[in-house]
Amino acid sequence: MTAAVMANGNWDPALSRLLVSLEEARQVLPSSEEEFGFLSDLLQSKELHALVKVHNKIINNGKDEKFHPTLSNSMQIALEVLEVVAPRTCISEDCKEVFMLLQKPHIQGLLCAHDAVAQKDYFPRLPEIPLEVDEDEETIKIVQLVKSNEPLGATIKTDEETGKIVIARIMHGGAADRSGLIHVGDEVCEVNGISVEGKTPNDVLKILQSSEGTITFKLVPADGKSGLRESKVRVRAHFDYASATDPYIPCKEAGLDFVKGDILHIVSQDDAYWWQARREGDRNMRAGLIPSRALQERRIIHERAQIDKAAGEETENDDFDREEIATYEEVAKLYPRPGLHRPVVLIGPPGVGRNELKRRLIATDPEKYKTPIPYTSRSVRHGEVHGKEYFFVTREKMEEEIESGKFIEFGEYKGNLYGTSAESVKSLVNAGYVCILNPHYQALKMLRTPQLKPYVIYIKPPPFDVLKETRNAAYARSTFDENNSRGFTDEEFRDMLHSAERIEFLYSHLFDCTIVNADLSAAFEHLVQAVTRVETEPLWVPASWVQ
Ligand SMILES: Nc1ncnc2c1ncn2[C@@H]1O[C@H](COP(=O)(O)OP(=O)(O)OP(=O)(O)O)[C@@H](O)[C@H]1O
Repeated sequence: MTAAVMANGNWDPALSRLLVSLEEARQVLPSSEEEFGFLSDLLQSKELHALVKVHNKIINNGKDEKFHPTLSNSMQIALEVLEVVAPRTCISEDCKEVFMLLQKPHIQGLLCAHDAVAQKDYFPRLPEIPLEVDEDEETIKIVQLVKSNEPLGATIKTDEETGKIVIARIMHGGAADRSGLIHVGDEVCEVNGISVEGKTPNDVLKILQSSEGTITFKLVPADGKSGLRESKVRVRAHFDYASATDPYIPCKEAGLDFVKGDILHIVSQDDAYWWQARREGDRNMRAGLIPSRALQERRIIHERAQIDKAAGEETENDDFDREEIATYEEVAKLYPRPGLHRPVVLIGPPGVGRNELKRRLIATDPEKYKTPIPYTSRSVRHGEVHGKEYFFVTREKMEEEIESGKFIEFGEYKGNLYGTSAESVKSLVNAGYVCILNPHYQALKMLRTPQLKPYVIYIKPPPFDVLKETRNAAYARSTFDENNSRGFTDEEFRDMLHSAERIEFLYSHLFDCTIVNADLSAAFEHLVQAVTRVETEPLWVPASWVQ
């Protein structure tokens, strides 16, 4: 019988080995024939074999990476692909086929369903099944998670009222979340058989850190389980964040670091102080903790109060802009489309080279790139022509027109007014030109409207030595000199760098791109690339621009 079983190649090898061991042990063990017979029959029973097979399948599949979604935005990617291939359908059969395929409702339905599962976006939410338990008897659940290199994705705290250890947070997409077995508010009774009663969260953390392999939790389930549904909000971060140096984060390991300009997918805003987020495009499914908008605003206000206290009353006249507290800005993708001509705005300190770069760009295609002629109250310089470089008007006239709202941007520099009329920008945009603007930096906030949707490029000066060397080598003309007849002085280079610092301090959160103007041809190449990007790629813009 045993031999027959073993000869059957389908039989589970572990069961076969057990059977052989049983036969070998028959002589030496003091058990009755009846007991041996029972075990032998059991090991050869079809039922046990089927059970072992199912078990092995589950274990193997559980290990399989393919059961964890690597993406949760496949539908969005499909839409992006559609945008890219749409203009190419007439030139390539392959593009046409992809275009037709991705537009089919059943393919889109499949991608949506995939994303809903990956984001755990399940509807309808069914009410909890009522548990028929004895009122006095506490329900306990035992949860086993396998410890790997990946963190568990849950944080714990001491409940203020009961003093018990409870699950404080479940990180979206983390191991605990994917298990679906642990919920916020669950009370932790034991970890690996060790009672946590009277222990601090730190003690429990130590138990967890010293455990290997499977970790077993004994939990009292929370009453109302908070359903985890991902929000779709994307924000651009306007500050750098490093969790390692944040003394207030409830769990450093759970923090998500980012730098200014990163796009973050906010998956949960359930907690007033700590949001959960992923970096856009990051393949890591587990979300991390970041300070909420409210928390970050408080920190900035506190920081500013400290700085102001230290600096006394000394402030610069454009400091009013600091009133705006830049934390996170909600963004969405703006797709390039025919008829959408985003103006390109070059911002930078006076003299850095914005005019030079603008001139060169327009020269590449004067029928495509245009710049509105600005107005100024300053006097005409040698070689300048009214209506070419500027419309020269008197200060009184300009003030009057500013008052009547004629200017989309205006500012004062060294006692002279400069401005661009709203009409001139709008008419260039409406006529289908790519409008190139290099206004004074104070104009930026007025220009950044949903109607104009400008793309803002910051032209940054290189460090002093490089600035001086490149400008002197090119015999650059000082824009601080009325007649443009001499080079820049060291003082003017320093003014430029000081001004750059101020611009960055006040407005860097509004820049879409930064170009360092050291080597002129390299800077120009970057500018051309940036402008091409605006025309061809979907780019993040304030969400309100994409309604
Ligand atoms: N990378 C560079 N290397 C050398 N010279 C440069 C570079 N960039 C600009 N210049 C030169 O510096 C001078 C000033 O540049 P430009 O007139 O473009 O400044 P701007 O930023 O428009 O100044 P303003 O805002 O005061 O009008 C010009 O002579 C220009 O050719």
